Amino acid sequence: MIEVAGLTKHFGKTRAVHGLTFQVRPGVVTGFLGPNGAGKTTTMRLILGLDRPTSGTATVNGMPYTRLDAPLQQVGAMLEARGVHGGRTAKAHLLALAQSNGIPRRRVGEVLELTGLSTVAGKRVKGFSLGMSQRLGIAAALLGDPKVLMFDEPINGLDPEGIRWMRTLLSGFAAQGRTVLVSSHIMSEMEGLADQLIVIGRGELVADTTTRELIEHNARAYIRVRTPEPARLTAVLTAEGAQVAAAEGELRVTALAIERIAELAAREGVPVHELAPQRASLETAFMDLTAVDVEFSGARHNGKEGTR
Ligand SMILES: Nc1ncnc2c1ncn2[C@@H]1O[C@H](COP(=O)(O)OP(=O)(O)OP(=O)(O)O)[C@@H](O)[C@H]1O
Repeated sequence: MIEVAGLTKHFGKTRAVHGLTFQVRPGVVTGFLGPNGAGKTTTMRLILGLDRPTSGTATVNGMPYTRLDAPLQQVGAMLEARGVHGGRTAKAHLLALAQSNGIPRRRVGEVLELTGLSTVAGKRVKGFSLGMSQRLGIAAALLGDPKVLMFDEPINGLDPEGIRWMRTLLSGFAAQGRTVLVSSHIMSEMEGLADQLIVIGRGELVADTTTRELIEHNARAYIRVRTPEPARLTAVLTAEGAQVAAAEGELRVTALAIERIAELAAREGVPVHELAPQRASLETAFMDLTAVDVEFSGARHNGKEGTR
């Protein structure tokens, strides 16, 4: 369990994190979402005791990280995949970590196996691709077999196969009853991965809910209708109480069931070329939620994408 209460971190005039309160529970994957610069990394660093909060507290299993006995056996984290000394082999890196933390050597072989790195264990880390570095970061986090896992942008830069692998791995950890917190600034990554979501914007909590609820409550679904007679169909549907918006050569209909739209079109003899429910995506829900909270706009925002 991770608990954050009134957590605040200011860097000079920048309010990186402000009055943040949330809990991350075991047994589910919790997504930690926010646009670039929202304060996700800062929050994770505060939880790991790498920075001191301006005020408020962050605890892991009831204790501040810095007061945990054998912290690597309680919390595993990957904050910066590329932060490993490049001259070492993957195995040497993990062995050094294990040794300095009182973790048995045999664990190194186990985590290499678990992360699919066994065949490259003897290779120098500086030749690793981003995906391999991510795996190594995860291997290191798993060394102490901790109950709490925290990964900062673990999916960033992975190919589709790597993403699938990461999803399976993370949901497996949750199924084992571990606490799993995983950050991202790309919402679509979290769809199908995270059960629970903590969304922040400008260092403040925007939502703390299940993924399903976030989508249902924050993004509106609509029915897409394509017809060569949009004006006539709009009149028919609005007379039945539907709300109809015309956009990009289609009608977007809400407040009327799809079956009813089909029946009315048939009754009035209006041809319909397409009738399709559009599911509200997590992306839309997130954009709606954080629309006023995006710190960077235009060039600066884009410039930061994918730099990790
Ligand atoms: N050491 C620091 N000194 C000064 N400002 C900092 C420092 N670390 C973070 N910040 C600022 O705090 C804010 C939050 O940054 P943080 O890296 O935590 O966001 P993030 O949500 O992880 O973003 P990203 O997705 O871009 O990594 C930003 O405005 C950032 O510039």
